Amino acid sequence: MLFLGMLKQVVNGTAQSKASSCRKLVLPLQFLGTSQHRIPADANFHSTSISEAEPPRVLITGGLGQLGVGLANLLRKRFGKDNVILSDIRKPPAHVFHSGPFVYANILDYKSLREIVVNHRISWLFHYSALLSAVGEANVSLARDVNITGLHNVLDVAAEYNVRLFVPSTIGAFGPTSPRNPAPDLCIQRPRTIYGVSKVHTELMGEYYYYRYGLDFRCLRYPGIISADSQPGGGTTDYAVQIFHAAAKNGTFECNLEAGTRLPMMYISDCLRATLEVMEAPAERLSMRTYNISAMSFTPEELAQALRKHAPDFQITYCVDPLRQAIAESWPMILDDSNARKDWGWKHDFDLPELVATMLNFHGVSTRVAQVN
Ligand SMILES: NC(=O)C1=CN([C@@H]2O[C@H](COP(=O)(O)OP(=O)(O)OC[C@H]3O[C@@H](n4cnc5c(N)ncnc54)[C@H](O)[C@@H]3O)[C@@H](O)[C@H]2O)C=CC1
Ligand SMILES: CC(=O)[C@H](N)C(=O)O
Repeated sequence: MLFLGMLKQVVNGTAQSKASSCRKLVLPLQFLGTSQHRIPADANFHSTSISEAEPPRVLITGGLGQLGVGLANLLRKRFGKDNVILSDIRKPPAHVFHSGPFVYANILDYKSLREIVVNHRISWLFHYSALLSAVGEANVSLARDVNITGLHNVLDVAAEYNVRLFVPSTIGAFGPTSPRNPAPDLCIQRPRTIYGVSKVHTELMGEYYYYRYGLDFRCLRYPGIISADSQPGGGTTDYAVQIFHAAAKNGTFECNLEAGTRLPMMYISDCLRATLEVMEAPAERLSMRTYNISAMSFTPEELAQALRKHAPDFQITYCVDPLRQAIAESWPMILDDSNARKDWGWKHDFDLPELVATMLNFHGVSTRVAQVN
């Protein structure tokens, strides 16, 4: 009966305020159903108290992908170079290795994750390791390991050591039965990729750990992210990055999605700023653990048209990849991010024209905006 009563509190969200003032027990710990090495009975008791004035000690997992190095740069500017540790299982290029602390961290190795968190006194963790939508379908079993088992390790370490945890979700967490135009924060989510399934699992597990253990879990559903100085890692939205490289190199691009495929997209600096802003947001401003964020939505044809305003000779052709096309058609065309805007003041800076000008400028394309009659 006691258990049922407490469970009702958790389900209704009424245990939340108690959890924040007294983190120890939301539910009796013997009701834990997680695996053997996870969340010892003294979960959250290992942490030393870190004064609010002290900058966080940050770990980024999967930091050598498209987004991690940019995030490290942003966080190092804010919190100091030595307070931000980049990690991955890949070997860092020299310029990354010399730009600040880097460690090897395989998220499938629970013990070594704990060691890193303890030895470096980590208080914030940005968990970026993942296999993205297209590569995930090419290797489902590895995607399951990295995106689900790896997540479990990260959640448990974060809960045990009282670490504030950010894990990105994605437009890929929606599926063909979700509303597509726009997709709200809360709706049916039945994705058909292992990537999407693992990200719905992430959202739910993070929220569960928040209510169950008081874990400070924060999550944003990123659109497709467009970056100039880093390559995408094997997703469905990769074309929107590759098109700029192609425009700079030879003025033509073969697109693997159909001309009219509309997807939500965002420039990387907006994405990383949103990530920092939601991590810094006072807890009382967050009414949810997972928020949509949005900036722009376009089709390949619209992107090509925007490019042609600067490079009139640019040409796009289409050779559709059926796997990526099917994935794209199951994703939202537009995200509704009104809750992020209302709760913690999210606002994007880059729309399509600014994105195109910035990307072409980075790639050194001599651009000229076409004269409009
Ligand atoms: N780039 C995008 O457009 C979007 C990204 N996201 C999310 O943002 C996060 C970062 O994305 P990207 O940088 O684009 O991904 P990415 O695919 O470029 O990089 C992922 C990194 O994870 C690492 N990794 C793989 N297995 C690992 C393991 N066992 N242990 C530690 N690291 C491992 C890889 O070496 C790689 O450097 C991911 O969680 C992704 O789902 C969400 C939506 C859009
Ligand atoms: C939108 C994403 O999550 C990623 N870029 C992908 O296309 O898989």
